[in-house]
Amino acid sequence: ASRSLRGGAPGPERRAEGRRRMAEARRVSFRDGRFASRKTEEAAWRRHQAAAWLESMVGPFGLTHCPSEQEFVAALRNGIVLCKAINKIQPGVVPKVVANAPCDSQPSTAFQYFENIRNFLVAVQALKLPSFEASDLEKDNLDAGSVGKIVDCVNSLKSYQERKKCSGTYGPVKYMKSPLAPRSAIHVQSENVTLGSSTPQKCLDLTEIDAEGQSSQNVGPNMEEAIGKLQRIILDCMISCKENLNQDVLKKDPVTLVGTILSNQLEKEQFKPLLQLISPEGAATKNEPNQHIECSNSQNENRLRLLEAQESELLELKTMFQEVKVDFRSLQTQFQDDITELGHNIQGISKAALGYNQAVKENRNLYNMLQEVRGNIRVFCRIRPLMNSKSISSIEHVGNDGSIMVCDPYKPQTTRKIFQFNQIFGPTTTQDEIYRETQSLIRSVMDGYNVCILAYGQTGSGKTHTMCGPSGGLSSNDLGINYMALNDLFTISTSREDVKYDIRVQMVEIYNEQVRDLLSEDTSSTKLDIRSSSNGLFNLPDAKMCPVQSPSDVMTLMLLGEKHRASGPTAMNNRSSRSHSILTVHVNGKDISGNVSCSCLHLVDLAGSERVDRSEATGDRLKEAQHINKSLSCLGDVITALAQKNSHIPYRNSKLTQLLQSSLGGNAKTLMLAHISPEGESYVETLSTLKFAQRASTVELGTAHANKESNDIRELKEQV
Ligand SMILES: Nc1ncnc2c1ncn2[C@@H]1O[C@H](COP(=O)(O)OP(=O)(O)OP(=O)(O)O)[C@@H](O)[C@H]1O
Repeated sequence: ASRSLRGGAPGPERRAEGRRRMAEARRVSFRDGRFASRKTEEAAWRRHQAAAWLESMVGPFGLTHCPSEQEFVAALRNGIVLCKAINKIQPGVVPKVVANAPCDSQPSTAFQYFENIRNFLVAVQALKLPSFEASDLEKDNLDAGSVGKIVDCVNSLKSYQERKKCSGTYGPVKYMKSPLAPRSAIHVQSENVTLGSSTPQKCLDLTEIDAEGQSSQNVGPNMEEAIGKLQRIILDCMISCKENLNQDVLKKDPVTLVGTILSNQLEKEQFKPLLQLISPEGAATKNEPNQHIECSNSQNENRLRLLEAQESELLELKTMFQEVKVDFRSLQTQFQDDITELGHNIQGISKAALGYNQAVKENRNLYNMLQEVRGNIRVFCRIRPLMNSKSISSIEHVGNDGSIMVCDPYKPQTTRKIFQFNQIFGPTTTQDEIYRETQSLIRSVMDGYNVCILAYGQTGSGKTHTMCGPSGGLSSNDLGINYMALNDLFTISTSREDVKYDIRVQMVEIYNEQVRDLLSEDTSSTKLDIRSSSNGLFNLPDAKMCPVQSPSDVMTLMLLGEKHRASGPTAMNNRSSRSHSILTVHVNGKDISGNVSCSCLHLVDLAGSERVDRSEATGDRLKEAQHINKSLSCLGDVITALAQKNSHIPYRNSKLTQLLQSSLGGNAKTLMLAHISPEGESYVETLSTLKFAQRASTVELGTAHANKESNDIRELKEQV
């Protein structure tokens, strides 16, 4: 079958198909024909209505009951009927009407007729009614739908007049309810062209609705827009529905006709939102009470359902709220319990911490006592503040038990080193705090003990700062241990009235392995010899011994000594001490019983060890550095030998160790103040200082003895 359909001889299927197509074509042509004839009928009906109305207004003017388009136009072409009709509605709107002239008699009359038409059109436009063009009345334009426009104009005049009858006033045509309304004064001309020519049937006059409807004066712009939309939709619907209107309907009164169309169309879904907008209170549906009631019933049901749903949700929320409340209460209780427990724990910890601190303190005291009994060299360590803010500190931790942990910040992978000393002073420790810790030791000089305080450390680590003060002893502000010690000794001597003290001061330096007297006026010529005394110790008999009576005497001498001391700038320290300085305070006491005590206090500010590559020392500075390093190395040897309790202690290897022999190996109380620079760049030197100090702390000097002799023993000794 498909083959025969494609190319073979016409078969029965093909014939049936052809029949179907023909039937369809007939149906379409019938439908189109019906539609066209209905349009014609409707136009005729409207024309006849316009003619009848004109006749009722101006009286018979030679038209039949059902005039054709040509007849209708011919009767109106001179404009007399139109002008008379409009003058009836609005007297005097066309002031001068050229009348009683035979149709198309002369060209001049034709011109006057044209004046009639023109005046009529002006009047129509003034009333804001649909208009037409003067040329629409010409014979040649009859086929272009121009008759429809003339008919529309006449019918709108008719509606206008009827409205006037109803309301008693002639207002402008209400835009709101008329499909003609968009033809406002401004747009009337152009819309006549577009709407009137192409779709003349759209000019159905619905102004009746306006007469019945409420005033739209108060309607807002949104409402107006909505109504305009509604009108256009209704108009479209009406046009599409025309084909369903039978002849009987067409004969109905236009108001009834529009009412019928509207009531059919208003039921459609597409109007509902617009109707609601126009009449939110349901005015649009007031003619349909049942529907309204149904609608409000269903609305009520919906509301009820919503209310129920909300109620149940509310209940759920209430339950949830109660649950949360309970949870919250239990959490609160738990939280309070936790807090109480935490409080107990903190109390326990703080007690433990307090106990620990006390234990540490006791431990340190015991350790110090043990050191004293053993006669160990006590070691304090002082950390200078960071001088270069860009540097990283090598000090990792400082414990309050005298421990210190250091690490090379530039090689963090290397193991941390921990050292333990009698006391550690951080960078913020003041001179006073340092002195307070050394005070008891220094005071023991007044009881006949030999005391030695050694400031040790690399160059620039703060030895002179501690011993002489920030200005190196040249100013009376922020003084160092030297001055504070002597000041203290004077205080004690004046407070002990039963003992008479004689205090004398020596101040020497060891510069390039030569001992020089710092209190002599001519230091260059005073190279001192170290002599061994009868008790095997060394002393400096030729060094100037200056008696001091008051702290100001001491101050004067110290300033003199510091002035004479060798110092010079290096890359590590602007005012580097290039010598070891030894301030010796000799204290001789004699009480009223004749008992004597004889002791000395050595306050030693060692020159700093330095790496010449870092101190960039050359020439004299280099020679000084070599001597400094050599003597410090000798000191290290002595300390090591003492720590190892060797039978031979190499005191004689340097002037420094010779002079310090009684303090390092005798019965003196010795304190080493190890100074360190915290900069990471000085880590090697810091480590070396700490190791040296650690070794020194293991040196046992034996129990210190006071150098006191009773009067009897002294007399016996003198007799011997
Ligand atoms: N605790 C400190 N607080 C503030 N500044 C300090 C402190 N210790 C040292 N300084 C400063 O560091 C610099 C070097 O100090 P100082 O001259 O005392 O070092 P030093 O160990 O005596 O050096 P050198 O062995 O070369 O003589 C000085 O400018 C000094 O004022």
